[in-house]
Amino acid sequence: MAYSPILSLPLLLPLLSLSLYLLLRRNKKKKLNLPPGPTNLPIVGSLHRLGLLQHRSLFALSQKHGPLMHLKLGNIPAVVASSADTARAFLKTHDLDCCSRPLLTSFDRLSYGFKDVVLAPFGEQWRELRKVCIIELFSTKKVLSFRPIRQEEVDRMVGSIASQTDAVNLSEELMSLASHITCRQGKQPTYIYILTAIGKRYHAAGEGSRVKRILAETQALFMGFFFEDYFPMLGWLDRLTGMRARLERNFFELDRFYQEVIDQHRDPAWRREEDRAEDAIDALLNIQKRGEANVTDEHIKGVLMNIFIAGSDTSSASIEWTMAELMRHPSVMRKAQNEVRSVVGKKGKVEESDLDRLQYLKCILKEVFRVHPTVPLLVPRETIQHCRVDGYDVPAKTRLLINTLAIGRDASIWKRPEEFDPERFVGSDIDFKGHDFELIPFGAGRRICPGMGVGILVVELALANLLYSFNWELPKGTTKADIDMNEAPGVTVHRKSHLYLVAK
Ligand code: HEM
Repeated sequence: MAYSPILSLPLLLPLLSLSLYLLLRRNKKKKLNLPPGPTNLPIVGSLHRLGLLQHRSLFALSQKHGPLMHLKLGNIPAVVASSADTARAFLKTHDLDCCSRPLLTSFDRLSYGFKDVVLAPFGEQWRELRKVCIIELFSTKKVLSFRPIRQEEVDRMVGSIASQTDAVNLSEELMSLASHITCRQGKQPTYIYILTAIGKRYHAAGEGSRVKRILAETQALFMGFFFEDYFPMLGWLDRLTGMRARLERNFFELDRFYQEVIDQHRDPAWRREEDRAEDAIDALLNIQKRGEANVTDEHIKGVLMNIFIAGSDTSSASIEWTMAELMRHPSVMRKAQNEVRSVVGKKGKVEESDLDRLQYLKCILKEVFRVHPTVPLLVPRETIQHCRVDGYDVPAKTRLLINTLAIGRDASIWKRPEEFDPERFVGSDIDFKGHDFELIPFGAGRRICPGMGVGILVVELALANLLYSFNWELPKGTTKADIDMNEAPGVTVHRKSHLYLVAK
């Protein structure tokens, strides 16, 4: 057939416009001034540079490439902020452009398609649910109403430690304290220890270990490697690796628990029980009934997941790190014990009303948050809009990691950053409430942790009572040099090994 330019015009036009579009896009891309960073390999980008402890690998990289670093995680562009100034730029100046979350595979499934607060992308649904939670879970009135439960549970932990003559597994004690406080309902000693079968009492050996296994698996899946998150075209490989099946199994195990809890709360007989105080699930069900906000059962399950995952092991990890540091620094331990014992006197226990007077304990806690932030990379964010930081371009849909471990070790802010020294906070105005970007263990901006107030109360009350009630020693035959300070991988960073101490 003879060549006819007219005939091929319909074919040529789209091709020409596509070429023009690609050319323009290339030129536009070329003009982007991305932050410096490591050389990315084809396909994997810089994934091979990240070890199991991502905050550590990224800290090491930032020392070479600077406090604002660009890298590719597989196909996904990412930016890491490792200084107070760059964190401020993202979490304050450009907070509105940067306050979404990436739609990761495990986040999606375990939050019922982002019907939660922690993992949901920025939008009306997140805003509405966060508002409901702030009123129903985190308001001063609600937090105060659970004061007796916090005290009883701390007393129970102190009693359990006092009854042990050998070295105590403090990590286990703290984990169980935090989950009891999170999950206990009403005044009666009935726990849904992380959603154990309804109405049953929690017995450490049986249900507890099953639940622990399920939750450990959930944590592992949050950190797990899904091809879809780094190479969206290769998502089908997650079926071959078995990750999809693992995720589904975990989802169904959790879902069954959540459903049991919700059904129990709907049971009129159970609701009428005399000594039952209204809890978060009652509050959410009431809102659902009144139709005041879009709260479905799936939203309630999403919030339950948030409470169990974000709420309990962050507090226990913070206390564990503090006790380990105090054992390594006996003079700090002595000073803290002198403070708490002189403030509380012979009362027998520390109460929440005493906490405001424990100023040195607060300095210790800030120092622990600086050296051992329990959520060192915060929860990953994703930029919504293009923004410019320090003269560099950060395009929309970039994954954003804020490395609070690196900020805590920044020698331009902190003298002798590697040293554990709570004295640096004596007389200092720096606080962790999201205004001082040198210290942001709870994040900052629109996505700041709404559980900060209650988290701090639990940590301070438990620590103060541990210091008031016992003198602590290391197990026989060990010295402070033997205390293992290695970290276990996870969104929340715990100690790698359990902390065993002798309480006298
Ligand atoms: C010492 C204890 C705690 C620490 C260190 C901690 C830390 C954090 C961090 C770093 C974030 C991410 C902030 C960001 O992305 O900028 C966060 C978010 C969150 N935390 Fe906490 N947290 C603690 C206790 C709690 C408690 C007790 C609860 C609830 C019972 C809770 C519920 C949440 C929720 C719902 C979010 C998501 C906020 C959002 O994305 O809008 N946290 N937390």
